[in-house]
Amino acid sequence: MHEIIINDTTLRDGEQAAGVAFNLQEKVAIASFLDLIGVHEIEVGIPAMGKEETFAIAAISNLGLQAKLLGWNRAVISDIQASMACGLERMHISIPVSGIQISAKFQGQWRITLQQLRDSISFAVDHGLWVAVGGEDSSRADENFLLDVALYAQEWGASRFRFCDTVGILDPFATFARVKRLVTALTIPVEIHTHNDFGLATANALAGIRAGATSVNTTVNGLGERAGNAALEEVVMSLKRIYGVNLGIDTPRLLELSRLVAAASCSSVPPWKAIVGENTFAHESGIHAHGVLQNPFTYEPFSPEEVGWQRRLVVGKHSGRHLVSSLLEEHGIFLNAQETQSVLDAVRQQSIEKKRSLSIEELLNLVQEQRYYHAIG
Ligand SMILES: CC(=O)SCCNC(=O)CCNC(=O)[C@H](O)C(C)(C)COP(=O)(O)OP(=O)(O)OC[C@H]1O[C@@H](n2cnc3c(N)ncnc32)[C@H](O)[C@@H]1OP(=O)(O)O
Ligand SMILES: O=C(O)CCC(=O)C(=O)O
Repeated sequence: MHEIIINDTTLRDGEQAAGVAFNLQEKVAIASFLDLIGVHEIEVGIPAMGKEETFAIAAISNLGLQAKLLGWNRAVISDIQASMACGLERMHISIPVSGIQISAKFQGQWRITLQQLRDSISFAVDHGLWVAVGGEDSSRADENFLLDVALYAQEWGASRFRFCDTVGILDPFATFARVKRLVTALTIPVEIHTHNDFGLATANALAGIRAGATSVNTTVNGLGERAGNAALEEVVMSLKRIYGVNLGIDTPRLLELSRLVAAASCSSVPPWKAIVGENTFAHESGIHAHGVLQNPFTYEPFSPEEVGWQRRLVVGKHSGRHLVSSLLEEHGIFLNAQETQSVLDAVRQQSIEKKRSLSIEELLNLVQEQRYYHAIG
């Protein structure tokens, strides 16, 4: 597959998630960590927001990171000036391209929309800046109009065009077709930006890449507007493990990064969240645990260490004798089949009462209780 650039937007679209507000230290820490693990580009925020944001973006810009930094701007010259004042040299300029957006924001005056885009690209290019253009709501735009906007952006000096599934309404097949059309018609690279309103953000991001997009927007933990964006950890690991594309990202540190962003966004990651959820390498069910005890790849797509986890085998309502015996044997306890079954019965009962799996201490206590019960029984 072709080379792929990860352009992470945790600090822009991620932070747009309702209720999320990073402070200066958090923005700097997240940018530094993204850079440390090898993320290629970072969309650092929206300088037009004013003082606090520009202060944080300028601080990131002064860190001298390896990652390329982009400021997000409307097609408004004062937005671009604000980005320049932060020391940014790469501008992302966004313009609505669907009828519904142009009606709401530009009273349907698409010529004025295009004029504003042209003026802002020219302004940035004339100031020696690298420019990318984002077609906001590309997925609901008239396809011919979208193509025209992208071609104009290219002609006016943009170096990349972003296809945005702003409200997450495409499936991977439609994403592939739409992105392919742009990739075929443009000489500049295409970037894919997806949302998770139907739970398809990562699948659609991969479909865009399969169609030829060479750059992809991600956010850590899939943080972002409404149901969020394509998750960095999911896109990186899918590319690595499904497509064999190694992006040079230090994947064993993805978990640390996830925890950093979860803390800064005051939002917990669901246990079943792909790659970074705490259950991703936990096995409780009897048949699974039995398989994993023989060979972990029976029920794991790759090793937990590859993304910073360690495998966990836990007993609970769905466990079987093999797991119970194995855990007890690690603690020097060897039971016969009948004793193991009675411990397992007690595990099931206690797990239902506690509505969770049991800790190893709780399992050992159950063995003690069972032995006592048998002794007096
Ligand atoms: C799909 C996306 O995620 S787009 C990014 C969305 N992110 C954000 O909105 C977060 C940061 N935003 C902000 O801090 C503020 O909205 C600001 C600073 C950008 C603008 O603030 P305000 O001047 O108070 O305007 P407000 O947010 O109420 O309205 C947006 C204005 O931008 C205009 N606008 C929206 N998109 C664009 C665009 N791509 N290009 C040019 N103008 C645009 C709207 O038409 C409206 O213009 P008006 O003030 O002339 O009516
Ligand atoms: O960059 C753009 O044009 C808009 C990006 C975005 O956040 C979106 O469309 O959801």
